[in-house]
Amino acid sequence: MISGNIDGIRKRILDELETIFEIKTPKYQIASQEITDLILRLSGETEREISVAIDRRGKVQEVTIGDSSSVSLPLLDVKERKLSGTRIIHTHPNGNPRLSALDVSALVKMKLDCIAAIGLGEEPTMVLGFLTVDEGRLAAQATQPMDIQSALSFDILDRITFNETLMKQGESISEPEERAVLVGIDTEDSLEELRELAKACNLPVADIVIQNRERPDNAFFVGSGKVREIGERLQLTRSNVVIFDDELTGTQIRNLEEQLGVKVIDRTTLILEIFARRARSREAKLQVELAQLKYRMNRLIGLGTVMSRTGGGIGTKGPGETKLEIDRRRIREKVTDLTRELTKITGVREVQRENRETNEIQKVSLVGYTNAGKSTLRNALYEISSKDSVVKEKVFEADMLFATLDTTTRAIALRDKRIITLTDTVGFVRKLPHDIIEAFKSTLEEVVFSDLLVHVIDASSDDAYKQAITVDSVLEEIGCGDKDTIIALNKVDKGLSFVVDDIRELYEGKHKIIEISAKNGKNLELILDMIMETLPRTHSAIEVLVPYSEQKLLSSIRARGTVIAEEYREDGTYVKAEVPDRDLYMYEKFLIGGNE
Ligand SMILES: Nc1nc2c(ncn2[C@@H]2O[C@H](COP(=O)(O)OP(=O)(O)OP(=O)(O)O)[C@@H](O)[C@H]2O)c(=O)[nH]1
Ligand SMILES: [Mg+2]
Repeated sequence: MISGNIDGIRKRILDELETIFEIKTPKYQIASQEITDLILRLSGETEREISVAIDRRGKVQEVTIGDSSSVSLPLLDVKERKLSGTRIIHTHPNGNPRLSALDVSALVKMKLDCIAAIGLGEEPTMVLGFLTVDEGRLAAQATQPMDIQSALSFDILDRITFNETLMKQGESISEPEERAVLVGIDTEDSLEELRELAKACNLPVADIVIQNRERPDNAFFVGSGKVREIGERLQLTRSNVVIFDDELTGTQIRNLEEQLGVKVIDRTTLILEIFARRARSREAKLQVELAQLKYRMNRLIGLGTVMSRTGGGIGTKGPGETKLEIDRRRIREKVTDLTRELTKITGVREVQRENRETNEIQKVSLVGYTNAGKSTLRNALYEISSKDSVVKEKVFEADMLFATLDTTTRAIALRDKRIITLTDTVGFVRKLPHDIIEAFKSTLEEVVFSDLLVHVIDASSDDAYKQAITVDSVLEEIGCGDKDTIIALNKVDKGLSFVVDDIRELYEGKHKIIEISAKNGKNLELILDMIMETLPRTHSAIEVLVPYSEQKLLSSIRARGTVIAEEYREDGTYVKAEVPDRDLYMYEKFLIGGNE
């Protein structure tokens, strides 16, 4: 049985392919001369990739025919610390014998004994790839292109036995980790940031390649000399991912993957991956997944090929999904489903927001560059404010309003007993693509509806000034440029950078500025007070004596305000509380002492 895409293949060719099952291969040879000649000829005639799987005794297990971009590989039983006992020889109708990213990942994922690729052409050449162990990790190893005769006389059994011994000795053998080479035509600054982004994805960066070029190359984004240089760096550093600083087209990704033989991703894919890992609320997760799908759909030709054989790794996983079937129709269905679910969730959020609004809970959002310390600050402020057990319950109650959907928002109490919400946002980065801003409307929406922003700046970083400007321009873009803002110069425990003076100058007279350390607690009480003073006052403290005949009023105080003290007296209930200003008229009759 011939597997794969046999549509439109003539019967004569299928019959010839069928004869391959009868041909024995010597154990030491990648494939017998006869099999090699046959697939070379038939692959040339059909212009399709042909792949033959052979077991260790030299018996053919499977013959597969595909298009140039897809050949399904046999399902193999992969055992730990052992190779699978299967070798695969296949053709590359495009003439390039080098192992593609697909080939390498097939080799690793299926623990193949050997994978051989033959580049078709007048003088066909072959590359052999083996799985070996390097510094305790599985690693792929490929030969230089050889002519067919040299390749067929290569004693692969010797190599396989050797590699398998290494594997058995190996202390801890794991899948090879991803390691990246970064490429950009922009400034080193931008690449430094890309390195940070990669780090946020637990992707170590082994090397950086910079190219000064005005206009990106259509086919490869960078010039052909650079492609070679990237290839060399990959080999030298044994890296297996290339990350481009700018957006690539599907064609560029495909071309680069073909040439370099490793996975190629771009900045946007990386940012989306980080967002996917960071998204906390159900809505944000869906938004990111949607953005990932859409971004991928437009670049299917490129990423699709890699993903058809492998799963896992950056750029191939949506949040909560291990394997995505890449097929335009499927994606489109998924996009529709997600959109529907999102609409539902947005509805629920609306209700929750209304709830909060009628309760007049004021909203504060923490914004700032990635790594500025927003999340640390939010947690620290939450800790401080929930120390007071009187307000703790109220905070908890308010928290429950949205905790189920969105863990980025917490309720906290100010010193004047006002309950407010504090929302953490995803860190901003440079070159945030526009469709991502769209995808992040769910997080940024909170910013738009906020009464006050706290712009957190890593004041110990020499990049702080540039980062602050980037954040400002994104805020401007979402129409929040004029919002009340407190500038929090964070990480002062690490010492201030020389750029802090410039930052002060930038905001002087415009915003309040405060130095804090979210980590060691410096000035945190102070920033809470600053928040308290800056937030427009909408509540007043009252003292009332509510007659027992008017107990209805008590429930309204409890529901819409914050009770500070309560006492049952002879002539009614004495209550000290914070209530929304617009409710004041209801309590006028019962005021005692007078309100502040
Ligand atoms: N020394 C020092 N480190 C801090 C301080 N605040 C935060 N950090 C550290 O800075 C790093 C980033 O902090 P996060 O709170 O995750 O930063 P973030 O702004 O939420 O980052 P994103 O979520 O990526 O946008 C962490 O390693 C924190 O421990 C501080 O006041 N002093
Ligand atoms: Mg954070």
